[in-house]
Amino acid sequence: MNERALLVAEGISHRYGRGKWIFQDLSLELRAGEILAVLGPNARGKTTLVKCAAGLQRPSVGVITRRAHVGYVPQSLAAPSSLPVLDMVLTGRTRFIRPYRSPGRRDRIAAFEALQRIGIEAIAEQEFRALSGGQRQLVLIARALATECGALVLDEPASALDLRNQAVVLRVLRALADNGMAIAMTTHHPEHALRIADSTLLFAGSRDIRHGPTDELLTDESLTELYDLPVATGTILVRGRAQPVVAPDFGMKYGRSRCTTHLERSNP
Ligand SMILES: Nc1ncnc2c1ncn2[C@@H]1O[C@H](COP(=O)(O)OP(=O)(O)OP(=O)(O)O)[C@@H](O)[C@H]1O
Repeated sequence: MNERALLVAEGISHRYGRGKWIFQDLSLELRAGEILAVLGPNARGKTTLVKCAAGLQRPSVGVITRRAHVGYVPQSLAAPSSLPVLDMVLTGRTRFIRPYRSPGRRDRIAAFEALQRIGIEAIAEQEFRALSGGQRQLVLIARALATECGALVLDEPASALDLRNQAVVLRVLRALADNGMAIAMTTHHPEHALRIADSTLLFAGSRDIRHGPTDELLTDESLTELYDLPVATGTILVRGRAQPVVAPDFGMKYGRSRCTTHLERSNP
């Protein structure tokens, strides 16, 4: 076991009840400073895996060792709370608050700083359940940050976010990892994985789960096979800065002929 490994899965398999195996015999280490992206088609087991990693679900077989407090960001909440946003984020401080005590000044500061980090302190007083889906997603990320976790597990953290907030969240996650946090996130955006993830776990099938450096694993061939759809990857210059692009062929003609941008193939 690597000494920087904060989350270690050894030979884990899972199935619900006596149903089919979702994944089998998976071993993985997530190290301090590393971002792991978990990619795959719908219903392959990504959420199940991150719930196991966060300790919310016990794998049917195998062991997960956590060497740090693990923060968890769900896709959404089934029963959204009527609490104000700041109080919602304060629930992330529970592990620092003694039984029957109220959150203290330090907890309030930590919760407010978590909101600031995500850039949503302006909605601190609003009722959580009255927020939009994207705003709720940002609050759930802030709540996880308020836990002062050493490892963070996020389930599709950018699925409801506009482009600007996707950038905010990706930048925050990369900065947290650069400061030593271990991060795992599921995503349906391969380009998000290419931007920030050091390594990727591809759920091709229950017995075919591939793990490797993101830029080696996410190729035209592997994504085309994974999604059963032609996919091309490349880089594009936006204001002189190279950005990864992942272009699926949706099988429809693109009506307007606007292809004026030079696309540099990253996988020639
Ligand atoms: N509580 C449960 N009981 C029984 N089956 C479940 C349960 N939760 C998930 N499943 C099944 O496990 C499989 C994997 O589900 P999971 O949510 O982990 O997939 P996913 O890859 O995260 O999907 P998506 O990309 O659509 O979010 C699916 O077939 C799902 O129906």
